Amino acid sequence: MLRTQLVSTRAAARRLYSSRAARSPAYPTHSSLLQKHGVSLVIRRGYADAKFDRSKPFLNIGTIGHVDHGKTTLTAAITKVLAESGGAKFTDYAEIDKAPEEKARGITINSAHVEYESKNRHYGHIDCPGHADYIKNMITGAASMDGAIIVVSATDGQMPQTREHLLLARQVGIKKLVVFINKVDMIQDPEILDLVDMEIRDLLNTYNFDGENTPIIMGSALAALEGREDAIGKNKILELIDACDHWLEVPPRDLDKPFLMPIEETYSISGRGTVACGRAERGIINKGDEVEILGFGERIKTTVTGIEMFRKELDRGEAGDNMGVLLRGIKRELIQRGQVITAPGTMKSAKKFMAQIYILTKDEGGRYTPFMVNYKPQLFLRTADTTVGFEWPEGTPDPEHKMVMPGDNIEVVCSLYNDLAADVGTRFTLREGGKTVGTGIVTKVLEHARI
Ligand SMILES: Nc1nc2c(ncn2[C@@H]2O[C@H](COP(=O)(O)OP(=O)(O)OP(=O)(O)O)[C@@H](O)[C@H]2O)c(=O)[nH]1
Ligand SMILES: [Mg+2]
Repeated sequence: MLRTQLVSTRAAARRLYSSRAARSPAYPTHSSLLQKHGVSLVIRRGYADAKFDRSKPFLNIGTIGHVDHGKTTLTAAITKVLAESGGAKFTDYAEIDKAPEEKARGITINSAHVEYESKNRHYGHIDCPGHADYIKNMITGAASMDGAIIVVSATDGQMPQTREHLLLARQVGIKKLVVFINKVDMIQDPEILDLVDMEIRDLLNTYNFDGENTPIIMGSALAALEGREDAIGKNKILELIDACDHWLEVPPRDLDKPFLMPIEETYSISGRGTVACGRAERGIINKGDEVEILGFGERIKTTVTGIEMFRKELDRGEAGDNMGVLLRGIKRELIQRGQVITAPGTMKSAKKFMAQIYILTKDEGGRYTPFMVNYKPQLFLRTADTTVGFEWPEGTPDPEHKMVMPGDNIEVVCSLYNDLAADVGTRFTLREGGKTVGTGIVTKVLEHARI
């Protein structure tokens, strides 16, 4: 009896859901939201007229670190030094630092991208003019970095934003860093440099990076930019790039990852069965492959009996393809938008996770007022959305009265009303009353759905 009731409520909820999705075909997905809010509008500058060798592995990196430690100077210095060997177009400090702010409503990312090549690699490099922009970039993934150069001024040593950026780098899945200890032209006493070295290795360990083996290069970005004192200038930049080449790893490409396709729509084709449509996010799928459908309380195993794209039958689909997948023995009522189709055993559906979130300011189209622990916005993740409740992490002082202000970057425990396939690194947005109020990234899954 109870079971029938459950099933019928579920079916009713599903009908409601699909009719809502049907009414608004442009129901926003996470990526379309980000695009709409200007995140994809990040400007690209520098090196546009040079020829790339596309055969070199490509890596996204960037400079992170405390305010004024020399991130922008270093970025300019790298392009200058590599321009001499034809691997970059020199982009001067002013050009990098006054990247125009994207004025579109939504998350405004003010950042500059430059590109350069070493002997073995092709790098995309991001530098932001302000601390808040680094935080936003890292959380929204507007600049997904595969690795980063953390800049630490020898005159100050590690500072609060050094630590904050290290923590965020860890949270967003950056596995390896290279350290540039900058401004050594201002240091007379070599013992100070030893101290900074020790201190930063300790700090790297604290944030679960490899403190022992991480390359630390000591030099002066300004000397390199001004073309003086090659021993601490130009030569150190070359050493830095060499360290990036050898220490930072090129991540597996999307095609090498396990298959995942968020379901956008479902159809039933008489005589053939149910088709799930969507855009494959990663991996490859072949006709005949076993798959799992996950989310909204379900974990269904089935087999792909057909793949269709642009009304043509295919044997294989891959990351980036918009396709329809014919599923063996699945009734249409059983699956819905928001679930994902994955390679079996490669994902789980999460009920509760820890996340780092950024709350948009009112100028970015977000809330005007702070919120407290009882706030329940709608969480959008891939094609799914569900209500979410927040708790503050253990040890938060006076949790009942804690207020989160627009513009804040905080760590929260998210409890989902419906379970969704999510992993560390999965990004989402928070919406309320038809507008985006925040953006976040999963940093730890705390509870999986029992299915
Ligand atoms: N003496 C010395 N000064 C440097 C060096 N590198 C950078 N500076 C100076 O330090 C100041 C800050 O440099 P930036 O490159 O703007 O620092 P940043 O980290 O990009 O700063 P924000 O973007 O504001 O966080 C500038 O005045 C630079 O000229 C260096 O190697 N030696
Ligand atoms: Mg800067």
